[in-house]
Amino acid sequence: MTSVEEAKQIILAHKMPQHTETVPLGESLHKVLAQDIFADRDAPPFHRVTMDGIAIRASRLQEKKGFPIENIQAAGHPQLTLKDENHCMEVMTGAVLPENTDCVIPYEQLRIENGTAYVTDGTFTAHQNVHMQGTDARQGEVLFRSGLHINPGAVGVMATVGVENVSVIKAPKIIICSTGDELVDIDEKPLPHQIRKSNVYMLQTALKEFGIEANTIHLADDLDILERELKKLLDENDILLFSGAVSKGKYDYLPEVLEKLGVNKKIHGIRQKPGKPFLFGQMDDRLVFGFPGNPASTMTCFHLYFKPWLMTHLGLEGGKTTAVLSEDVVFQRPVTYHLLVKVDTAGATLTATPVRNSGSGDLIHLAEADGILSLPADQERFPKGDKFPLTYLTNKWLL
Ligand SMILES: Nc1nc2c(c(=O)[nH]1)N[C@H]1C(S)=C(S)[C@@H](COP(=O)(O)OP(=O)(O)OC[C@H]3O[C@@H](n4cnc5c(N)ncnc54)[C@H](O)[C@@H]3O)O[C@H]1N2
Ligand code: MOO
Ligand SMILES: [Mg+2]
Repeated sequence: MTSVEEAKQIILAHKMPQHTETVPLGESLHKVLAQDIFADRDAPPFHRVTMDGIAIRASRLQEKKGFPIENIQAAGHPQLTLKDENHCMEVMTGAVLPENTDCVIPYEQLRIENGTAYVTDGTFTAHQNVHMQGTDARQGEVLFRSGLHINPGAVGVMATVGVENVSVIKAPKIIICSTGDELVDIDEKPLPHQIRKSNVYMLQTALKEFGIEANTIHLADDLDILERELKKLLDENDILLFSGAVSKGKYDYLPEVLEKLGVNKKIHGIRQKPGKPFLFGQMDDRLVFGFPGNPASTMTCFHLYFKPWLMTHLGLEGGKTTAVLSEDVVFQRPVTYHLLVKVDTAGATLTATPVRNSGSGDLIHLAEADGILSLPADQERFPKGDKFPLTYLTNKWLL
């Protein structure tokens, strides 16, 4: 059996060709940028008024407090010019600062009488309440480099510089396969001996955090059907993610069928709990991840083995992190123990509290966990206060 560290290395060594694609900006969230983004104009593109009030020449305030109102400069209108510097112009937030003015006084610090604005309190200097042109970026400046993980803020920036379509790293084509005759879909009413499938939905949504839409398929516990379907799936996809059918059961046909179809089994069995029967195989540029069917095993193996592979493939930085145990843990088997934990981020170091559960088949309590703390195989006692590697169950590490 393979150790956790060996397994990670074997999987990461399997590189796949990386391609790019162009998508509409609105569909780029969570994808990885494959082009540099430049400022098409200064940001802001003009001296922008930041408060509703009047614009004046600040130096005039030393001599006078009353300024006759010449005109109104509204947002979305071409720049006006203040004809007399002893006057003022009413201005609205978002408007271009009028020519011959350099400062804005908010209405709250003014009294307006008979068309003249009087400054009632405060001192004002040039550029006050003005977002000066080019403060945030200069035309032609690189705003983002290729490789950025696109978040909503980045989408906003690209919109402001007119990027309608954006080049991103093309995600591999992934199919998620559930197996097992005991499984029915979520819209069905299970018979007493059946359960609804949940793993495929967990995997599908976990992939959405990377902007990846994966299809799902259900395969019956039947050798011929499995062989026929798998052949097609291997032809049509880059990555096959399986949940179930990799252990020792009479109907756990997956390892046998994969072998028959020419998939090279690189890993089958890892010295860990949960997820012992995990399988990893390769055929040309296609990879197969066989996650053991128990829900905690599927999730653990996805986050520990598939996610780092995907992030490396996409060129994303993985945030390796650690957390301190909040209580003593004992685990007396010579395998890595992946403990489901709730992570407390309040202190200077992250703290991990074990989530009580009844084992790797316990889906209900799995939902309470937000991380996996990996306790090493060569230890049996894990004292409170000791630090261990933490894997997040969300994409928090990217934030
Ligand atoms: N004799 C042995 N038996 C088992 C061993 C072993 O080493 N020797 N390993 C155990 C471990 S550890 C695990 S984990 C499971 C893994 O089993 P499989 O990967 O073969 O998965 P299945 O047999 O198909 O199902 C196991 C369990 O998971 C449920 N399941 C499967 N798919 C889904 C899904 N999409 N949604 C929800 N639940 C799912 C399934 O109903 C079973 O209860 O094997 C142990 N046995
Ligand atoms: O290791 Mo299994 O994955 O215990 O449930
Ligand atoms: Mg089984």
